[in-house]
This record gives sequence, C-alpha cells and structure tokens, in this order.
Amino acid sequence: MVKHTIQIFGRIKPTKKTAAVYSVDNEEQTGASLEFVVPRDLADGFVNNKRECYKFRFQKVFDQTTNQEEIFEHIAKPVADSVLAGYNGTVFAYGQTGSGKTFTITGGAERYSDRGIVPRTLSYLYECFSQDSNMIYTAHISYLEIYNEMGYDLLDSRNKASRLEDLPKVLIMEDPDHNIHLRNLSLQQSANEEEALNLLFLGDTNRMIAETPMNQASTRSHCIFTVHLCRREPGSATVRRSKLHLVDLAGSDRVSKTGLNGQLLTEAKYINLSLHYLEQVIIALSEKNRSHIPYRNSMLTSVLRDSLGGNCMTTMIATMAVDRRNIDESISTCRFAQRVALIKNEAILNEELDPALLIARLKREIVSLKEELAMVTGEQRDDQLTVEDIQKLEELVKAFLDDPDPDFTLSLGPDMRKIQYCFSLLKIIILDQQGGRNKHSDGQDSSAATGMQEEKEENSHHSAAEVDKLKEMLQQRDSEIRILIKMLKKEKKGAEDAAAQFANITSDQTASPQSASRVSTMPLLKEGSMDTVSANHAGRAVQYMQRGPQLSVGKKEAFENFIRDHEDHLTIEDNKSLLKQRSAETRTLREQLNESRNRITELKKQLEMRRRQRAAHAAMANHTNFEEEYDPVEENLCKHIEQEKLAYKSTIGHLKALRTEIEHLQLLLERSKTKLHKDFHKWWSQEVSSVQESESGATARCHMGSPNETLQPFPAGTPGFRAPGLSSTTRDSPAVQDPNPGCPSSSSQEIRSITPRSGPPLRAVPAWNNTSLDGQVTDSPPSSEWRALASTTVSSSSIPMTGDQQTDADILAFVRARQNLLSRAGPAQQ
Ligand SMILES: Nc1ncnc2c1ncn2[C@@H]1O[C@H](COP(=O)(O)OP(=O)(O)OP(=O)(O)O)[C@@H](O)[C@H]1O
Repeated sequence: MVKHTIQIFGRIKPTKKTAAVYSVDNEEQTGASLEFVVPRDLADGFVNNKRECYKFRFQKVFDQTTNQEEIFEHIAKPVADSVLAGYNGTVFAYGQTGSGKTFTITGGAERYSDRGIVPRTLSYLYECFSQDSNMIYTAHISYLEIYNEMGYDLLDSRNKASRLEDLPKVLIMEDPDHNIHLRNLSLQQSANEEEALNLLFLGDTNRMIAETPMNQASTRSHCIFTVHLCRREPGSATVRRSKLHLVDLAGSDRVSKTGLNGQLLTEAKYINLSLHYLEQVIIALSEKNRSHIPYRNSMLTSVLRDSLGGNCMTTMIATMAVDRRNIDESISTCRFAQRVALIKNEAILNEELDPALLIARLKREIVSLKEELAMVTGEQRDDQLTVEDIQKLEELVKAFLDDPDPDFTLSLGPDMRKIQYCFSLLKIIILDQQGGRNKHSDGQDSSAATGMQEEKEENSHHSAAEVDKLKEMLQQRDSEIRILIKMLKKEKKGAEDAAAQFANITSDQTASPQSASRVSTMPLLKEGSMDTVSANHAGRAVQYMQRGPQLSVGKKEAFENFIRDHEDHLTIEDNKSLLKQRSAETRTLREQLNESRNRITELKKQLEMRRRQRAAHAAMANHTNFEEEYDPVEENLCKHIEQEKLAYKSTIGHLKALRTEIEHLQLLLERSKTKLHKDFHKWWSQEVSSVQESESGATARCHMGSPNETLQPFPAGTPGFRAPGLSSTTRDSPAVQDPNPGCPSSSSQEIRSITPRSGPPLRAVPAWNNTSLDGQVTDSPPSSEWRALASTTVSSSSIPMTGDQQTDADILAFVRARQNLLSRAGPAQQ
C-alpha cells in the first residue's frame, strides 16, 4: 500500500492583458509557492479585505511559458507510471471557465504541439506496452460526460447525436460492497495507440456535436476519460487491473459572479452544486476523524470516489488566469487546491487472480497430480498416447539428443507411458546407430528390437494417416483464406477508389492503412450528385461534406462560401499543408529507409564474401586460427554496418514520430470539418427561418397589392429568396420579369447580402452566376432546369425554389407543364 497526499500543481494561462501582480517560486525546498499581491482597492471585493498578499503552496507551479510537453512530463507521466505498475491514478483539472482545463487535459485543436495530457498519455502507455515484452497488456477506454447530474456515454459510435440527450444515458449503480458501477457506459478495447486516439476523437466529436447552447464549449459539464488497464505475465493467473481517470471539470466560477438567469442559472446551480459537493467531500476528507464522507450526493463525487481519499494516486492541476479581472477566481481556485492537498489516499496494488486463468491452471495441476499419483501407486494408465503426444515426445527426444549440454534433461512429467515410450525411442536410435555391427548378434535382443520397430512402424503408419488428414484440412483452410483475402482486397479497393475520388486531404499514399480505412468508412456522396457544382466546388465541398448528410446544390454553394469565410478556414488550410509536408517527409524517410536497408544488405554480402575469401586462403595455407587475426577490411565493413544500422533505427524513430503527428493532424482536420458542418447547419437554419419570416410578411403585403396574380408567390422559395452566398436575383435573367416591383419576394429583388447573425459573413453572388472557388464568375446558370425555365419565359411569375434538388426539379416540372397547358389554351385565357 502506498500512502500519499493528493499532489497539487498550478498552471497559469498565458495572457496578453495586464496581469495581476503575482510571483512564482519553484526553488523552495518543500515545493513551490504562488503569491498574489492584490492592491487595496481590488482587495475590497474579497472575503478578507485586510489582506494584500495571498500565498499558496503547490508541488510546482507552471508559469505562462510552460508547454504541453513539460506538463505531461511533470504531471501526467508519473501518474501513468503508477497506473502501469497496477495502481489507480487520476489527474483532474480544476479552475474557472476559460482558464485552460480542456487545453491542459485534451489539448488545443489547432496545433500538433498543443496535444494535451490525454493523447500524450495514450502515446506513452502504448509505447511502454510495446517495450515490455514480459507482460501482456490490454487496455479499454471509456469516456463519460456528466451534465446536470446525468451521465452520457461519449463513445457512442452511431454518430447521430445532435443533442446531448441523444447520447446513451449512464446510470450509477452501487453493489452491496459499495462498489460503484456505471450502467450503459461503454468500455471499448483499443489494441493500439491509433485505436485509442480514434476513441478520444470520437468522444471529443460527440462532446462538440452534442453541445447545447446551454452547454457551450464544455464549460458546464464534467468529462472523464478513463483508461482501464489489465496487465499479466504470460501463463500467470495473476492480473493487475488499474484505472487512469483524466478529468476535465466544469468551470468553477461562482454563480454570483456569472450574472446568469433562467435555464443558465439552473444549470450553473447544478454545476455549482456538483462542484460544491466535490468541495464538501474534500473538506470532509481533509478533516481528521470524519467518519462519513458524502460521496453519494452527486454523480461526480460518486464516480471519483476512489480518486478522492481512496485507492488512487491522484493529482490536481489548478488552472488559473492571472489577468486582473480574474484574480479573485484564481485565488479561490488556489484555496480549493490547498484543501485538496490535505487529502490522504491509500493506493493499493490492484492484483487479483483471474478466475478463468486460475481454473485452467488448477486443471493442469490436477492432471499432473493424477499422473504423479498413478506413478507412485504403480497404477497404470491404459489409454493410448495420442498422435500429438507421440510427435511431441519425438521432438523432445530429438532436442535432448541434439543438445550438447550434458546437464540438459529430458523432462516428461510423471507419466509412465511417456517415459516408456521415450526409452523405447532412445533404444531404437541407439540400435540404429550401432547399425549392422550389432544387428542380429543377439537373437533375443534382436526380436525385442524388431517388436519395438514394428510397434513404432505401426504408430508412424497411424500418425502418417493423421498427418495426411491434417494436411488436407490445412490445404482446405488455405484455399478458404485465399478466397477471403481476395474478397477483402476487392472490397478494400472499391472503398479506397471511392474515397480517393473525394478525399484529397487523406489521399497521401504514405498515410497508414488504418487511416485509409478511416477514410473509406466515411459516408460518401453518390456519383452524379454534384453535376451542377463546378469541379473546384466539388473538390473542396466534398472534402468537408464527407461527414455530414448530402447537401442540395444551393446549399453546397452556400457551404462553399461559408468554408471560405469561416474563422477556422486558415487553420484547416495550415493543417492541410502541414499534413502534406509531413506526408512528403514520410515518403522521403521511407526512401531513405529502403536505401539504408539495401546498403546494409550489400555490406553484409561484402562481409560474408570477405570471410569466405579469408577462410579459403586459410584453408590453402593450412592456417587454422585465422578468425582471430585482425582484418582491417572486415573491421571496416562491420563498422559501416553498425553505422547503417544506427541510421536505420533513427530513421524508424523519425518515421514513427511522423506517423503519430500525421494521425493527429488527420484527427484535427476531421474535428475541424465536423465543427464546420455543425456551424454551417446552425447558421443555415437561422438564415432560413429569418428569410422565411421576412418573406412571409412581405408576401402577405404583396398579395394585397396584386390580387390578380395567377401564380402565387411562395413565401420562402421565390427567386428573390437566395440561399446564403447563392445567386438569388434575376437581374441577369431578362426572361423573368417582376410582377410586383418593390415587393421583397418578387423577382426584381436585387442582391441581398445575407450576413449571418452568427458565423462568418457571406458575400452576395449575382443570380445565374456560378462563382467558382478561385473567385471567377461564369455566366452559366446554376442548372439546366434553370436554363430551360428561362427559355420557357415564365412571365409575371415568381418561382419558388427550396434549395432541395429533387423538390426544385418537381416544382420546375410543374411550372413547365402549366406553361404548356396555358399556351395550348391560348393567350386569351392566360
Ligand atoms: N496554456 C495555454 N496556452 C495557450 N492557450 C491556452 C492555454 N490555456 C488555455 N488556452 C486557450 O484558452 C482558451 C480557453 O481554454 P480552455 O477551453 O481550455 O478553458 P477551460 O478552462 O477548459 O474552459 P471551460 O471551463 O469553459 O471548459 C482556449 O482557446 C485555449 O486554447
């Protein structure tokens, strides 16, 4: 058992604003200190307004310039090490909203170097697994979000959650031994780093997509990413199970300060309530002789029960913003940390016997004991040795005879049948070796040997038949496997071809096969669905659209503009070019690797040749110990090989790091794309409803003004209505005339620049003009239907367009049919 107090670290968020006066001293022998000096006028707002200096102790305080790597090395790595050893571990970030909790735990979404504790810990854990060949490790991952006292499973892979409530709800259960179980929280096995990172990405995407207006940017929810580790020695029934919780708590801002009302206030109260219960638990734990700890008051404290005052190595990161307006919140974060530092945990090695492995081991022991018993009591086992037994024994005898070590023993266990069989084998071998010399020299021996020989022949005949049967089965399986591989390749090729058409971000051939499969599993657009979008449009829009549902033509165009003006666009482009650069670097490194491998092979050949030559010379000169003689050529070749091997290894290291970076960049891009989609849809629906509102008002007015209008203008689909960024006016289409000048829904309505209330402003584009991505404007109308419509001269009508390709085609067909009918009926009736 390891007793220790919860470790507390401080991290100060970089600021460009005027910072409060504070000082960090990491040189102190007993840890570090953080001191705030608050001027008297500011101090008035605090509980103790007489004080001007507030000094707090931490294990270490990381000032503004500290990077993510240092945070991982100092804070998370030691916890990860104890988890690898079999102890539970928790790292949690606490601090006011915007102080850098998510940045510290998960990381920033823009740069690879901004990776937070979670991805870095995953990389570290999997690296440790691969380096420790004496142990078998298995890892499972869960990702829980707690919001308003309700748990949600973030690893829901259905990708359908648009609200938090769509995610599976997690319920907390307690068994009679007071162990907490989380029902509905999925535990996903991850065999390697990439799978684990994909799970993190899935959880973060769900976290982002499912964020409600009330829950923006995770401010008001707690997120717990957990790695469940299992470690055992091969063949051993003893397993060590440990858990690592990486926790991003909700913002700790005090409600009175936030000035909230309504739903937000309820929410803030919930959060505050759960953080309040967390504080209560922490106070109770820091007090001596407190028997009752109120863990059950909230879901958060129930889940983190082991991490606080239990069986866990726990570390807290207090995140702080030091600009002057945040100083009181930072001081209260420090106060909270001081209390946390008093809590003592007792971490125990979570070692247990795996029942399944234990049963298997006990069964083996029973068999062995039975055999021993039979041997001691002289009881003979009369069942025959199986073909496998015989083969194994023959191999054992061969190994025994081949081993030059005189101490090497033939261990057969306490089974007399095996012992006798081996003896008979040995005898046959000896007799064989004696060959003709002793053959038939003694009639009795000879007949015994013949008897044994016959028995052996019978056995081998028997086993030959079995072997044939097995060979046949093997062939059958081989053919099955070949067929399956062929099918798989075909499937994979189909998927890759489709993915390659649409995904140029991930089209790099050097990307890992796993990432390729990630791309191929994305929903793809149907062929031909892009016919009216320019090639350029198709390229980029499709890249972004891979995640979401198919968009109509107008929406695609609007999306194009939206992408261009989105705040994340530059970051995405930067990451894309970085990805390309890294992929190119990977290609170069691969080439270097191949060259290095070839050089090593060549050098080895030369060395081999040299050795042969020397051996041949020595043989001619009858020179026996030539191998010990110094040969400068050989020495030089060996040196070269070693150098090449070193270079090879270092290139492999580089490649591995590059691969991780590429995978991370791909995930960042995916996340940005998802965000873009989400933002676009939000903005689009806002625009649609606002246009609908204004158009319906205007339509009502126009109706009153033109009672004789035959074709009724549609509220939201008139040519005057324009999807954001999409052509809307009929200015360039003289065939379509405005029946109601001045009416907002009429065709004469000029370009209306729609500026989103949220999201980037979009530029207006003239009707019939297709604006390509590079900004060139062409005169072609956006679709053939439109051209046809123009030529049918639908005068004095406003054609409603919905933006949905199918629906719009139906409307146009209807209009054309009507036009035909009217022209047949004659102009008089029109
Ligand atoms: N150490 C840092 N270096 C650079 N940027 C940072 C750092 N810490 C935080 N940021 C930036 O500050 C912003 C807010 O950080 P973050 O979202 O991590 O805060 P938070 O404490 O998790 O907030 P919330 O409680 O609302 O979830 C982000 O844009 C983030 O990238």
